[in-house]
Amino acid sequence: MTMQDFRATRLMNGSSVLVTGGAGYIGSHAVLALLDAGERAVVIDDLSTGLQAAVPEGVPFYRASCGDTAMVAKILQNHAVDTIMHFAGSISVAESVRDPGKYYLNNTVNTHALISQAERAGVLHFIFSSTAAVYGEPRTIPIEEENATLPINPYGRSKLAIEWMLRDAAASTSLRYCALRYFNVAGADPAGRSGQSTREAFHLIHVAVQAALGRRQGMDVFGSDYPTSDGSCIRDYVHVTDLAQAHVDALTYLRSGGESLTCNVGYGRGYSVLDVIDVVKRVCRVDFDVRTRERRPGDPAILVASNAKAKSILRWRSCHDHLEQIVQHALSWERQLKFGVPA
Ligand SMILES: NC(=O)c1ccc[n+]([C@@H]2O[C@H](COP(=O)([O-])OP(=O)(O)OC[C@H]3O[C@@H](n4cnc5c(N)ncnc54)[C@H](O)[C@@H]3O)[C@@H](O)[C@H]2O)c1
Ligand SMILES: O=c1ccn([C@@H]2O[C@H](COP(=O)(O)OP(=O)(O)O[C@H]3O[C@H](CO)[C@@H](O)[C@H](O)[C@H]3O)[C@@H](O)[C@H]2O)c(=O)[nH]1
Repeated sequence: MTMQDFRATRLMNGSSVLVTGGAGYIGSHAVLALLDAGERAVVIDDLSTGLQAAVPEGVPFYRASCGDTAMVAKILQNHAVDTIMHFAGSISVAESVRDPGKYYLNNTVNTHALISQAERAGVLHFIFSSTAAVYGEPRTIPIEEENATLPINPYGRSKLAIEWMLRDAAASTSLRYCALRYFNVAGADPAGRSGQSTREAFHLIHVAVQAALGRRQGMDVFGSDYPTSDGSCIRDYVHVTDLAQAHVDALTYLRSGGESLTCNVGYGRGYSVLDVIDVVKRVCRVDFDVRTRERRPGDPAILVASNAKAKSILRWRSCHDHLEQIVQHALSWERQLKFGVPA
């Protein structure tokens, strides 16, 4: 059978989407979005930060690294995978400054292994979790995809290297990809099926909601001297369910023959750290201590997306573009966690 016949058979017989990191925060929401859209999903996750309980019942799950070539080859073959959605990776800007080698190994090197297996197996599409961190300190806001990519931390560099690998792989094979550059992801599934469950999660909205629930003694604000109206950093917070939908949209786009694409996913509106804390206090109806600290190494001052490309090319439509709603969903999820895991 030629590679072309093999691909045609795969599409006819009903193909699966391999979700790496599908036991993690965003990956688990993407699995739900795929199932809601009638797709078949299969998950590989090493559970370094994810939880197996986050993978819906009935979805095949493999506990392994996405850099485990033998395991990946077996999954691609056995599940007739036509598309890989690649979420697995290490995600903390601050940790990447302290331990850059971890980021180049777990993000760049392991993804190299994954792309190689995808090419060998004739996988058609690759949808990659890239990041606003590839832009570094942007010169213009909102950030368009054509802005310079000059990351200021190892995390951003480890992800930009993957974008380059994908671009070169697509130029030399028939693999087509979408690199989705997410801005700051927050919130939880509105139906309460998933949410942020990683014990050590450090993201602003998650931390503020925990402070509101008394699960931590107040919280720190990193930096008060940024060139912003109140001195704290500005970010574009996107609801995890809208982000998951962007992956389904990217899948539809690639399956209908769309060209490889690099695209921001954010709402195009920025909130400062202090704005976010105010909203959390208001939604949770509680006050808590907020301490001003030094800047956190590796943090750019302002990251706000232009989302024109996602809207026009992927036909992405947001349904949860309200900071209050994002916080409310994060709060509902956090409330029902027992000892940091879903009850
Ligand atoms: N959370 C954000 O705001 C944000 C923003 C931009 C980009 N991203 C990217 O989105 C992706 C998902 O992030 P998240 O917030 O869901 O983080 P997460 O830590 O909740 O999820 C990552 C998942 O990948 C798994 N994993 C890590 N290394 C692995 C490996 N080598 N092999 C197999 N599984 C592995 C973890 O166990 C976890 O389940 C990451 O690639 C991250 O860089 C996240
Ligand atoms: O307890 C906290 C936590 C965060 N912050 C600040 O809040 C902002 C947002 O921080 P955080 O929620 O940690 O996200 P980022 O560092 O912006 O990074 C997230 O968003 C990036 C895209 O913008 C992704 O690439 C990363 O994976 C993801 O962790 C930053 O200014 C932080 O300094 C605080 O002041 N106190």
